[in-house]
Amino acid sequence: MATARRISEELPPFVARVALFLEPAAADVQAVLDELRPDALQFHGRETAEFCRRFAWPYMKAVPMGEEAIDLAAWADHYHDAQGLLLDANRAGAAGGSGKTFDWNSQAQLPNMPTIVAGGLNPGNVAAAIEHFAPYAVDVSSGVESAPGIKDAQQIRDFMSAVDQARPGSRRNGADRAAEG
Ligand SMILES: O=C(O)c1ccccc1NCC(=O)[C@H](O)[C@H](O)COP(=O)(O)O
Repeated sequence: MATARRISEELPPFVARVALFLEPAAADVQAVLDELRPDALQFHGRETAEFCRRFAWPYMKAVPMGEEAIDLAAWADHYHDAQGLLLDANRAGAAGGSGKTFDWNSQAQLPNMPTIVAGGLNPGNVAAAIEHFAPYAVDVSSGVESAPGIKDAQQIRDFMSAVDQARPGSRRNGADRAAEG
């Protein structure tokens, strides 16, 4: 908590602070809210919608795309009061930050709520992800690190440059293949 508080205090204005949890006890979430007042909560495990909303605080729900046959519309319905869904490559209840991608072709369409694509993104593939999904946002962790847990400024710049150059949705539904003839 002390490290999180220090980082939080050093952030410049307008940088959103997200507190990420993997199947926490409610008391631990409340302690973080009381101590840090993050901009949003992110629940990464098998937390129920009732659990996520009991704090009356903005939250995102991660969807474990490492599972078979995920029905994103049902997830959006179930977590309808979430700020958004975050699609990640983990299996249910497992940690993220794995650097693995999920099968992008397993979903024809994103649900009708802000959707963040994560899982194995890096400067070399983030444009393709944006062009495939046209997501609300992308999330990256290990793909911009020089060593586990150490973010690399140049890789972050390269990632952002690839994001800037991407054409959202231009590869959706095989549009890339059609364009290539
Ligand atoms: O990043 C972690 O260490 C982590 C641990 C436990 C639960 C979730 C975790 N990360 C969630 C994230 O939002 C990551 O940014 C996401 O999994 C993408 O990671 P990566 O595939 O390394 O880009």
